[in-house]
Amino acid sequence: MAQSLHLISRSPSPCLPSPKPSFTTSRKPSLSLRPPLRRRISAILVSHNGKTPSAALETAAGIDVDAATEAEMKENGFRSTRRTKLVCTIGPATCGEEQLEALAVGGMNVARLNMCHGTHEWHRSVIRSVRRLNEEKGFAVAVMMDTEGSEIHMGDLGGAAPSARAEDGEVWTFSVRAFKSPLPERTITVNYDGFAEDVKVGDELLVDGGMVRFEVIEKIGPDVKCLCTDPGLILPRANLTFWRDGSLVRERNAMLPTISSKDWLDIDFGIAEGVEFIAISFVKSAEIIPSLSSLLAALAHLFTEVVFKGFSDIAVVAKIESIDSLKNLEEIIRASDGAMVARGDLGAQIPLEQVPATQQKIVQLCRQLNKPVIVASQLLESMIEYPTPTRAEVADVSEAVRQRADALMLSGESAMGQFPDKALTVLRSVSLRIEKWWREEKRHETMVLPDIASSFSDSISEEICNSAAKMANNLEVDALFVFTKTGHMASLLSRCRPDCPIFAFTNTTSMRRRLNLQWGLIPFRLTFSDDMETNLNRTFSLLKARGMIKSGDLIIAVSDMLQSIQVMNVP
Ligand SMILES: Nc1ncnc2c1ncn2[C@@H]1O[C@H](COP(=O)(O)OP(=O)(O)OP(=O)(O)O)[C@@H](O)[C@H]1O
Ligand SMILES: CC(=O)C(=O)O
Ligand SMILES: [K+]
Ligand SMILES: [Mg+2]
Repeated sequence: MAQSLHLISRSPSPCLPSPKPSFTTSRKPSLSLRPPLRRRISAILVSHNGKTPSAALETAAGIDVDAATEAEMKENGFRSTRRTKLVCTIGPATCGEEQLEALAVGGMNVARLNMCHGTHEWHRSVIRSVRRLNEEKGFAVAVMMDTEGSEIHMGDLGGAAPSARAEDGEVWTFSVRAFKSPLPERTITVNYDGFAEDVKVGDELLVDGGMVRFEVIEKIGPDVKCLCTDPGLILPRANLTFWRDGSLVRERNAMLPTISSKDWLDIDFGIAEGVEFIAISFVKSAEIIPSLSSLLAALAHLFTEVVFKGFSDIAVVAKIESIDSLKNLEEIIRASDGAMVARGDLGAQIPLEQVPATQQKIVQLCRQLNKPVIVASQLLESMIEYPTPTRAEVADVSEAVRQRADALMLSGESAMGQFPDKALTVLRSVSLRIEKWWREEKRHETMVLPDIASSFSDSISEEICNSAAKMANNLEVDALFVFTKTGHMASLLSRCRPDCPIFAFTNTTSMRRRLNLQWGLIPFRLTFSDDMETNLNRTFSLLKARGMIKSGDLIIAVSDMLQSIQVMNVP
């Protein structure tokens, strides 16, 4: 019944850069078709809950599948599982354990914490609640920490007021002075000392990319008097940009460090709390990323030695939101583990009409370079206040899904909106609908995926995944199975955006959660046996017992360990 194709690699050429953490052994190239063995030795599917392997083994009696995914699979049918991943920003509206659980049940794959807001204690309590829910309720929600960055922004508004309203014609003072709370009336503090020197009378000052607009009318020492020209709501710590003669003034921003001293403290905190992703705000160029990544890798190594086995590196996500990043886009994406189209600030730094094309370009480039990409900000902005989205918002969400971004993100909608669960439901149902429509109508664009491998072994993996995805579409298989230690082959399959879902079995807790950001991947944790047949059979019986697959389903299995492709019916 089963057919397998094994591509056995030779050792990588010494002059090529060493591959990513690799599974290659030195063997002669050969191509063989062999019938499957049906032995059953125990491969153990274990929980993703972050326990040590020995603790995890105790919970290995069954298969720990993400409870929310399992429910979605049963509700929508196997082939219709949602492919687009969902990220929710956690804030006052969703920081309680009950609210977090509701989001996890509703399909949140990644919880984002914005370090612009809240204290470490607050963030720690959210992270621990997410971990506890994962452990107790069987979710696999990853945590993403998002740095503040050092672009110019306002301080807190002081006092109890969560926001303030600026009216047309009012004069407000923007100041770098430190005030005692509450602030004097119509006063806003600014986070960088050179502010009063840098602005000129006549400059236009935009709060949050234009939600409120001022004109600079007078400078008095550290205070800058501004006339409100476009009234609106001012939220604490909102970003500020200033424009002169129609251009963004950026001299000072270019000198600000991408990772400020506060960000480093936050990153230390994120590492200590074991977050899966660190998103770096206002990345300008690629240089900063490798130094951060190597620090994270070194720390991961240390953790592996002293804390527990199976801790993998923290992934670095570059937020594309600064005008400078667009000049260095490809290098930045290459250097990172993923990217975010942070349309909020991006739209304050480039003309708004350029944002859609820029989004499309970033999404495409990320897919070509095999990096997960998140489309973020204002997807359902009106749902902060209303229980239903505007039609235009639904169209925007649809477009991001159609572009086949890996993930969509909620910001204020989930952090401080009135309808976080409803907003998540909209993302989920629109994603499902568009994905289905596109599959049924076979509307997928054929994107040319360039070779990205940097070693012979990686080339083999890439060829295997490209072929497996193509075979899966042509044979209309029910699922792709990938057994992957580094996650690399899972991401290569995801990159092909095949028609069927991808079951990704990996052997560490953190890698499993990390895979949860990638399009179409349904990650499981499995303690691998060296024997593929064992892994397959064990997986089949456990998934069958959970009703997630059934006898006769056609699957294609690939593996990093054997570099093989097998086509088979579930026995
Ligand atoms: N941890 C938090 N505590 C309090 N309010 C929060 C928190 N996280 C988010 N918010 C609220 O939700 C709004 C939207 O969140 P979002 O993460 O998009 O932040 P932002 O401040 O707009 O900036 P950016 O996303 O560019 O860092 C914020 O402006 C803030 O009012
Ligand atoms: C998400 C974010 O940082 C932005 O849109 O600006
Ligand atoms: K941020
Ligand atoms: Mg931003």
